[in-house]
Amino acid sequence: MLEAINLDKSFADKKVLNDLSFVVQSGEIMCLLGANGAGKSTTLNVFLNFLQPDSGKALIDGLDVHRDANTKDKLVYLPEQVNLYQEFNAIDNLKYLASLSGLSVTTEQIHAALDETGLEQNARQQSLKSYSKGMRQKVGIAFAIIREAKVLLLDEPTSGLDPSATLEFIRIIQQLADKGAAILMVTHDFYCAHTLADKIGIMDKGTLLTLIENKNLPLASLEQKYHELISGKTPIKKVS
Ligand SMILES: Nc1ncnc2c1ncn2[C@@H]1O[C@H](COP(=O)(O)OP(=O)(O)OP(=O)(O)O)[C@@H](O)[C@H]1O
Repeated sequence: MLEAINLDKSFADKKVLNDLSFVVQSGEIMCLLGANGAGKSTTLNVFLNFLQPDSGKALIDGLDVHRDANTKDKLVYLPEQVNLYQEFNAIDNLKYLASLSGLSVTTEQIHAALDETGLEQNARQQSLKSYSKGMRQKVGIAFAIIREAKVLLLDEPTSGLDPSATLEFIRIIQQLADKGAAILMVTHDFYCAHTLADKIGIMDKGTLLTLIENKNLPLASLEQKYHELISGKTPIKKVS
């Protein structure tokens, strides 16, 4: 479980998080939408303990990420570009990442995790230099599976993915949530947010303007609500 409680953060005199509160339960997926500069990545950075909030708390399973080092063992973060070690293949990358986390994993366990992500067998021995964004992401997600991450933080995971890769990504992330992970995803991708999220937060200038329970909400209504909230304008309708 992931919880933001009244988070405030300013850089110089610019407020970038303003009394931000939300909860992502185990098994739940929350997406954060918002314009560039709204404070979405800053929110992730606070949970990653890269940034200290000025006030408020960021909790993982009830523990304050800025006070309890154990919280970092519970989460896996996938940045927009999952780079890892370019010269290593997928298996060696995962062995190395696991060893850095103090985990001992067998090659069979690594293959089992990669099977869940759908990374093709014949790619697994190739160095990551030859991988597409979607393939790198699968290696990152396999690490989350190996680590049995309770919390997954994702920053714009579908930017640059083709539609089939996006669908496959959605399938894998849904599986991780079904197994009990709490997932917080920053995205500009309405389709992905609409398809995956249990709830969608729309942020602007550090404030969570609304939190939408994404049950039976048509995609067009989500887009319309976003544009109304962010720009005060309704999207242009197609002329048929
Ligand atoms: N380390 C920093 N020092 C100063 N200002 C920062 C720092 N990090 C972020 N900011 C500012 O905080 C604001 C929020 O940035 P943030 O990256 O969280 O936005 P975002 O919603 O993730 O945007 P995008 O969609 O473009 O990724 C921006 O105005 C940004 O310039």
